[in-house]
Amino acid sequence: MSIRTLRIGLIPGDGIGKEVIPAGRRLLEALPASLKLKFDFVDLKAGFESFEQTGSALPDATVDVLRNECQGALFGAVSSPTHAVKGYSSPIVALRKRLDLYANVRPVKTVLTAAKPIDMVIVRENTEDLYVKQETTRDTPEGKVAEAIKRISEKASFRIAAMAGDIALRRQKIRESAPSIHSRPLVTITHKSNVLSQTDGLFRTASKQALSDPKYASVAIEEQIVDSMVYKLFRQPEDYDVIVAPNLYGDILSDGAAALVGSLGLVPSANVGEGFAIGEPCHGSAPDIQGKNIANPIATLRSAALMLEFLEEPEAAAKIYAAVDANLEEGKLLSPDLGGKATTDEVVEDILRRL
Ligand SMILES: NC(=O)C1=CN([C@@H]2O[C@H](COP(=O)(O)OP(=O)(O)OC[C@H]3O[C@@H](n4cnc5c(N)ncnc54)[C@H](O)[C@@H]3O)[C@@H](O)[C@H]2O)C=CC1
Ligand SMILES: O=C(O)CCCC(=O)C(=O)O
Repeated sequence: MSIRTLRIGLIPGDGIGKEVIPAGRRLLEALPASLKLKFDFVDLKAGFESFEQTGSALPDATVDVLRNECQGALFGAVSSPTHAVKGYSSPIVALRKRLDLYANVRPVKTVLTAAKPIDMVIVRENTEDLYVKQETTRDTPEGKVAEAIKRISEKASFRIAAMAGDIALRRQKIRESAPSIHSRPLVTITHKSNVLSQTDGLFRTASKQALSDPKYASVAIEEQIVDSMVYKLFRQPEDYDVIVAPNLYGDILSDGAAALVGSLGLVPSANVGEGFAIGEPCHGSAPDIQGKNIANPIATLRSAALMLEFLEEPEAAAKIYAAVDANLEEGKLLSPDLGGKATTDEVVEDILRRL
């Protein structure tokens, strides 16, 4: 078998992104030669520091290199300000749209890190909803009024639900040869169409239509209104297998689910389009812990594995998941968010040893 070389963009961004992305690079470089996989890395800029230095939070060069040269990328996190800054707009939100990375896949799983076993995947639509960021503010006799467009299209809703169905089938196949807490594949469609009957209503009907395809006949389909979804998710997280949600609800649900498994520092994601995937930890730039070498690198390491899964390298991905799980199961070298004392570097080294 010949060696496959993957060109991977590395975009640390800001804050702890600069600490966890080098860990992701080290991990990929340490994969065993028997996998016949090589990596060619290219360093790329994005984020608030890039904005301050170059005037652009997402330089065109970053998008061009990703689009024209790379098969995948690892993205750390960016420090987007919570107040409006003229000329600044979230680069990760823009990147997802510019590369049409229409799915944000977020597996949330316990390995002895929570009271209840949890094994779910949140499949979040990644290009529209309120994230189209078409906001306006106008003056009225009663004062300022701000409005934002929530765009939901049939096409994007249909394809994200189909992705959720495909993931449910893939997980079912994996379960045939491994123990699981789930007895059958299940997709839960999340929305608020009791109030937003047009936008979330369209998400609901398009999702149901996509999942009515006979190829998903073995998958149970249910729906859940997003507020009670949070309630049930927190009370019975073990019931959920695959959750499909519009962009904003998916973002919020996945941070909540991260709390259930013990830390945001554990939860990975992949931004997935046709033949391209960006691995990205679910967490942000964590300014409260940046520069201390205590950020949990596991979300990023798992994101690298998830990227490899979507680049058709399941064997390499499985090796990474197993090494991470072994680190968590032993529980000796854990970062402070999991109650341990290990530094980022110590956790990374322990996981590399186990590869
Ligand atoms: N994809 C991205 O680039 C994202 C960027 N952000 C940005 O991050 C900045 C900070 O946002 P926050 O709301 O504070 O969310 P955050 O996710 O950065 O941090 C929330 C809490 O989780 C902790 N945490 C996060 N990642 C961790 C890790 N790997 N190990 C240990 N602890 C970890 C932090 O210390 C903090 O207490 C903001 O500027 C926001 O815009 C937020 C979410 C996603
Ligand atoms: O801070 C930013 O620039 C983006 C944060 C958005 C976010 O949490 C997500 O979409 O995953």
